[in-house]
Amino acid sequence: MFLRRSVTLAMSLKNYSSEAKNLVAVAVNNQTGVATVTLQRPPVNSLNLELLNELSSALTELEEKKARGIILKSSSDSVFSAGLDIHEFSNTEEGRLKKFWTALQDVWIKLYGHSAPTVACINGHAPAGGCLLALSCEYRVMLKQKTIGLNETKLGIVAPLWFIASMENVIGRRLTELSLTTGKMYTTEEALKIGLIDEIAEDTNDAVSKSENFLKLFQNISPFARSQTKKFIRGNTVQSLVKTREADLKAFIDDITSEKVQKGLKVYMESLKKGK
Ligand SMILES: CCCCCCCC/C=C\C=C\CC(=O)SCCNC(=O)CCNC(=O)[C@H](O)C(C)(C)COP(=O)(O)OP(=O)(O)OC[C@H]1O[C@@H](n2cnc3c(N)ncnc32)[C@H](O)[C@@H]1OP(=O)(O)O
Repeated sequence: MFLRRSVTLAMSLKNYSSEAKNLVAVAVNNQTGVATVTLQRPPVNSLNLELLNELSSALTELEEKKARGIILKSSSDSVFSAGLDIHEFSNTEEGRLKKFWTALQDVWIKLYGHSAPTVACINGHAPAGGCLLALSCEYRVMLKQKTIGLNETKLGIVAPLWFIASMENVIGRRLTELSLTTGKMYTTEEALKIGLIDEIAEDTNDAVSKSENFLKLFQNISPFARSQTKKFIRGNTVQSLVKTREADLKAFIDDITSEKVQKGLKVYMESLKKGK
C-alpha cells in the first residue's frame, strides 16, 4: 500500500548538508520504500556546488539503503530547477570550477544509473541542467504551463555529449538535433507531444500522485530483474562518460573560461535581470 504519510525512518526526512543551509531534503515512506528527494534552493533551485554535493550524497545513500523508488521534485511550484548556477561560471577559480563540474558528473552518473526506479516530478520550469536532471529519470510528470529544454546554445555554450545522449535516448536523434541546435524550450503540452515528458499534471499534488502511480508498476517486479534490465539499457551511456571524465572536465574548463563564453554569459545574465 502506498501511503501519502512519510514516516520518519533513520534516514527519512533527512536534510543533507555540509553547511548551515539544507539544499536537498529526503523523505522516505517506510510503507513503500519510496524516497521523495526535494530540491530546495530558492528562488530557482539553480545547481551550485553545495546543492550538487548534497544531491550526490543523497543518491549514494538511497543506493546503499536500496530505496524502492525515487521521486525528484522541487520545493517550489514555479521552478523545478533553473539548471546550473551561472554564478559558478563567473567564478573562474579553477579549483572550485573543477569540483563543480566533477560534482555534476557524479550526480548524473548516480541518477542516470540508479538501481531504484526514478521519476522526475517536474513541478516547475526545467531549462538546461534542470532538463538534464529530468531526462536522467525513467519517467517524467510535468505541471501544465511550464517549460523544459536544453537551451545551452542560447547561452553561447555547447551541451556536452552526455547531455545530448540523455535527450537522444528519450526523443531520438532527429528531434534532439533540432532541439539542441535551436536551444528550443518546449511548453509542457509540446513536450508531451514529442515524448519529452510522459504525463501532464494539474498541480504538485497531482504530479506527486502520478509519480507514485508510475512507481506502483514495479510493486510486483523483482527489484533485481528490474535494475539489471535498466543497467543493460543505460550502461553504455553511463560508461561513455565514466571513461572520458577527465577529457570532459578539461573541455568544460577550456570552454567556460574562454573570453568569448564569459562575455556571452554576462550578456545572458543581464538579459535575465532585464526580463523582470
Ligand atoms: C566542445 C565541447 C565543449 C563542452 C563544454 C561544456 C560546457 C557546458 C557548460 C555548461 C552547461 C550549462 C547548462 C546549464 O544549466 S546553464 C543554465 C541555464 N539556465 C537558464 O538558462 C535558465 C535561466 N533562468 C530562467 O529562464 C528563469 O529564471 C526561470 C528558471 C524560467 C524562472 O523564472 P522566474 O521565476 O521569473 O525567475 P527570475 O528569472 O526572476 O529569476 C530569479 C533569480 O534567479 C536568477 N537565476 C535564474 N536562473 C539562474 C541560473 N541558472 N543561475 C543563477 N541564477 C539564476 C535570476 O537572475 C534572478 O536573480 P535576481 O533576483 O538576482 O535578479
